[in-house]
Amino acid sequence: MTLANTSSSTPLVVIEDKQYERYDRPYSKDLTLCIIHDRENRKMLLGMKQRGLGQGKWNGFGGKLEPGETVLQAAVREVQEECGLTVREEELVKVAHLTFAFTSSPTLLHTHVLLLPTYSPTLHGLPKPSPEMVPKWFREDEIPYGEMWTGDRYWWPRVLGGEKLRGRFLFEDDQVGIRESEIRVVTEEEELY
Ligand SMILES: Nc1[nH]c(=O)nc2c1ncn2[C@H]1C[C@H](O)[C@@H](COP(=O)(O)OP(=O)(O)OP(=O)(O)O)O1
Repeated sequence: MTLANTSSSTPLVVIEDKQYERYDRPYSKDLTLCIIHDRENRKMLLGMKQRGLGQGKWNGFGGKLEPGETVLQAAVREVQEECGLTVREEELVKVAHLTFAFTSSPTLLHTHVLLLPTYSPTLHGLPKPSPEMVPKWFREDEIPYGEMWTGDRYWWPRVLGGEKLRGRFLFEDDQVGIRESEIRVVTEEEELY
């Protein structure tokens, strides 16, 4: 095992066995997570989660797939429901497939991360709060990693920088500590999801 090269004080343990989905769990769920980027103005839209797992953290917009839904359909629906923006499937770029597990939870969370690279108020509308999320714009250099999921500081900047990633995180049950994790760049031939 090696420690990732990161400026954060929390060391990220990188496992080099290259098995990305080896957390055996009896259940799994598919989720979307959409990052809204206003590239021209160097701003990101984040939402403060109001309820459920991740309450009190800033995050992108997303949630569980409904039965019969594709990842892109779910992403479009969740963005609309959570922050009121209207995005189209064709605009969303698949940027990461991350699996999250918790030490004592039987469920593996397959999170499909998508990026809207060029937000425009004319095309997508203005963000508005929902019962689930209160949206707020942040400058690219002021993303509040200290108030987000602990692992986000390791992969969020990389997807903003244009990398396509596959990774996995095993969280402690306190949902803060990371027991182990791994992130790698997806090769050009590889299907992200
Ligand atoms: N940015 C992020 N970083 C991270 O490490 N884990 C995340 C994450 N976003 C979501 N997760 C994981 C942890 C969390 O337990 C789980 C639930 O995600 P969501 O908040 O998107 O789903 P919800 O349970 O609110 O779904 P819906 O009720 O369908 O909206 O996914």
